[in-house]
Amino acid sequence: MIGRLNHVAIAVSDLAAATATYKNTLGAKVSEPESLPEHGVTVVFVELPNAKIELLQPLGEGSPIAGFVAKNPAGGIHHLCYEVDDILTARDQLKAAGARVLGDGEPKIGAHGKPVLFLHPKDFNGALVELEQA
Ligand SMILES: CC[C@H](C(=O)O)C(=O)SCCNC(=O)CCNC(=O)[C@H](O)C(C)(C)COP(=O)(O)OP(=O)(O)OC[C@H]1O[C@@H](n2cnc3c(N)ncnc32)[C@H](O)[C@@H]1OP(=O)(O)O
Ligand SMILES: [Co+2]
Repeated sequence: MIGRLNHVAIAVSDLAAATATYKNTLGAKVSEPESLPEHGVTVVFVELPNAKIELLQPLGEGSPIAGFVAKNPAGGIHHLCYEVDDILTARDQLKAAGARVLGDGEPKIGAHGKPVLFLHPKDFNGALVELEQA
């Protein structure tokens, strides 16, 4: 079911500072910030040869990552995003296996313009899993 690792996400309280760390200290290419109000976050992507790092900070009231950032003010690894061929087939298989799909269970369009879903961290060894349709 899951294919390529699309990105590893790090949630931060100061996106500009985290961007500078990846650009200046680590010498990486980082995209411009993109606000995603429907997801309650602002994100940038660090381009690596074999995957991406998503840096994200809370946006607006009720951001789903506000609690995580409050608990981890210095930042922390927030989620792993795997690619799937067909997100609805994957969702239905996962639900049948007893996994909890977060939100209303319907895919939303993510930062890459592709449908995404999230799976509860407690069902996947403590890691929040994002699925993105390849
Ligand atoms: C889609 C756009 C973009 C993209 O890539 O294209 C993104 O990735 S946007 C990413 C932001 N959106 C989301 O994360 C949506 C899914 N997330 C959620 O719905 C929440 O973050 C949720 C439900 C995972 C956690 O919400 P919250 O922290 O408010 O709930 P709790 O405090 O009740 O936490 C429950 C339980 O889970 C543990 N937890 C929370 N976040 C994480 C995490 N990132 N990784 C691992 N574990 C996590 C938390 O500590 C609680 O555990 P407990 O043992 O009960 O303390
Ligand atoms: Co993501």
